[in-house]
Amino acid sequence: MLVTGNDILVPARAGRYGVPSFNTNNMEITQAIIHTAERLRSPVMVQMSEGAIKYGGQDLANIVKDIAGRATIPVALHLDHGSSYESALKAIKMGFTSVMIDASHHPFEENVRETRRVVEAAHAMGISVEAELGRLGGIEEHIVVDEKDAFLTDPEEAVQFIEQTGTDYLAIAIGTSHGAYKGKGRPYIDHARIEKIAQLTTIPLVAHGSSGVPAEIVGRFRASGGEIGDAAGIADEDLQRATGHGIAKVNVDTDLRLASTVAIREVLQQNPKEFDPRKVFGPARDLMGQIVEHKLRVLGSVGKA
Ligand SMILES: O=C(COP(=O)(O)O)N(O)CCCCOP(=O)(O)O
Ligand code: NA
Ligand SMILES: [Zn+2]
Repeated sequence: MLVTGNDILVPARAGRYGVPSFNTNNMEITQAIIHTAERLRSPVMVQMSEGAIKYGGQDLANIVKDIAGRATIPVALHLDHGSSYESALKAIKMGFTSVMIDASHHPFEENVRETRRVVEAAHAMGISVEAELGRLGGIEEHIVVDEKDAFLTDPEEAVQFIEQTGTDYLAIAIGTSHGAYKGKGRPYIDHARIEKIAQLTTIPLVAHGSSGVPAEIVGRFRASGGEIGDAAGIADEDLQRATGHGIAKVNVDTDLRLASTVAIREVLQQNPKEFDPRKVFGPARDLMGQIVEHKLRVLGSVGKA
């Protein structure tokens, strides 16, 4: 059933497990997400960025809402990185049940103003809101403290921000970053910072940039003709520790992008005569389903629906 983000994330924070929020851009990605979560009796969030809305529009939103509506597990349709009040309201009009207003690149006061406007409008329509405080960015351990602090979320500021905006959940900057290159070796996660923020707050916290970029998938990507550099993602153990301390929503896009591309490259490389799209997109759906299953198990949401 289609529910709001709060319906999924408030129990997750209370239950100290994480729920993945996967980006979708087509039918097969959406099926891999929702069918796998249903099979494992797990709540799940499906999110569309503004780029995905540009690419698939109401057609894609309707596919998500229809599959979610018929599923026997709770599913939210979430706007990822909404860049303005207008964008958030347009998504709500399209039937989204959760919206992010990402004004984290603005100074604190402006972020508060922008966020509060969206919160008031969304709450009037029963929709829950994600906001962001702090700057996502690959933080290497060697960065001197003050520079690190300039990026990462300040726990005291987080308390103020939540009080002044009324946001339902908060994306915090804890060392993660978008994409396949999150740092050398095992990317840095500031667990002490997460635990401090979790102690001071009660709302669900959100980790962006949480793809694991599994070495096996990266190897297959190269072997099937893909070109990728020194890719690394967030370790499963780091996600498990984070979900024990307030992280309830865990954003994953890159892992599904890599998996779908690996499957497509492998089919085309191994079957040069193939041109049935179902023989190309079907294996992509299957491999993405394996990635979804792994994440649900790592985050502990299996059986929670
Ligand atoms: O936090 C994440 C994903 O993190 P990840 O890269 O670790 O998977 N996200 O918020 C997903 C960002 C997706 C951006 O999509 P467009 O190209 O359509 O703008
Ligand atoms: Na941001
Ligand atoms: Zn993000």
